[in-house]
Amino acid sequence: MHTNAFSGSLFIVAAPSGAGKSTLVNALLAQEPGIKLSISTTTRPPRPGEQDGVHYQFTTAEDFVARADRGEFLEWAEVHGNYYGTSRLIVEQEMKNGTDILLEIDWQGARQVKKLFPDAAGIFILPPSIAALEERLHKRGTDEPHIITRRLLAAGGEIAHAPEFEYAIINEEFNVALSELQAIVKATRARFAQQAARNASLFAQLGIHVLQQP
Ligand SMILES: Nc1nc2c(ncn2[C@@H]2O[C@H](COP(=O)(O)OP(=O)(O)O)[C@@H](O)[C@H]2O)c(=O)[nH]1
Ligand SMILES: Nc1ncnc2c1ncn2[C@@H]1O[C@H](COP(=O)(O)OP(=O)(O)O)[C@@H](O)[C@H]1O
Repeated sequence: MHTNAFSGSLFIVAAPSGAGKSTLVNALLAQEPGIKLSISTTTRPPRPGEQDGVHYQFTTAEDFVARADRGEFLEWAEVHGNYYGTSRLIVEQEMKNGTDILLEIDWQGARQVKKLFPDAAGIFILPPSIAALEERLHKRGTDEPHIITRRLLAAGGEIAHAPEFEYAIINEEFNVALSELQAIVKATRARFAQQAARNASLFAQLGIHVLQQP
């Protein structure tokens, strides 16, 4: 599927709340201009400083459900009591244009995407401990205590899905975790370049004769 209808690579980054996925992804994107972050739609209320259309497309539950019913989401899930979904149109268009796309989504969404795009590279970010997660959520200071508690209670169940992903990164030292993420991106691109090279049409473009199997 990857080399036929779609030519961009797809990266999925998942993690329990507070593991550092947004910080890692933002640092990655600052250095890798060839990757676009898919902006999800959510019914979660904006945090202070979050902008509509930048961090998320914020909407109501009624609108979200109507859009889900119309098939507008590539995947969607309920996470921590809110709906989150990925725009089908934007992801498919960007990938057809050859752009690499990164989805910051939960394990439920990752499962749905892997069914559609088995070649997608799934990366799970782990905190060094639950205590570190708790400390990071408090230090981030974006959520009320009861919201933090809910997210911490969900963390164990989310981490249990880490083995479903191709890669796991323990985000203890930020710069170490970032270089691991960059290495995964490079390796995935090289893997897809190899798949493209196996595609006879590319050989034809290069003027190289490929022996066809009888
Ligand atoms: N399935 C799915 N999950 C999403 C999507 N967007 C965000 N999420 C996940 O929803 C969870 C909560 O995200 P958020 O409210 O921003 O909190 P944060 O993880 O603490 O930054 C995280 O696991 C996100 O990865 C989406 O489009 N689809
Ligand atoms: N390696 C790290 N060590 C210490 N703090 C970190 C590390 N990585 C991220 N953080 C901090 O932890 C908090 C949660 O990170 P964030 O990226 O918002 O997590 P997520 O998107 O997974 O919910 C932020 O305040 C961030 O600056």
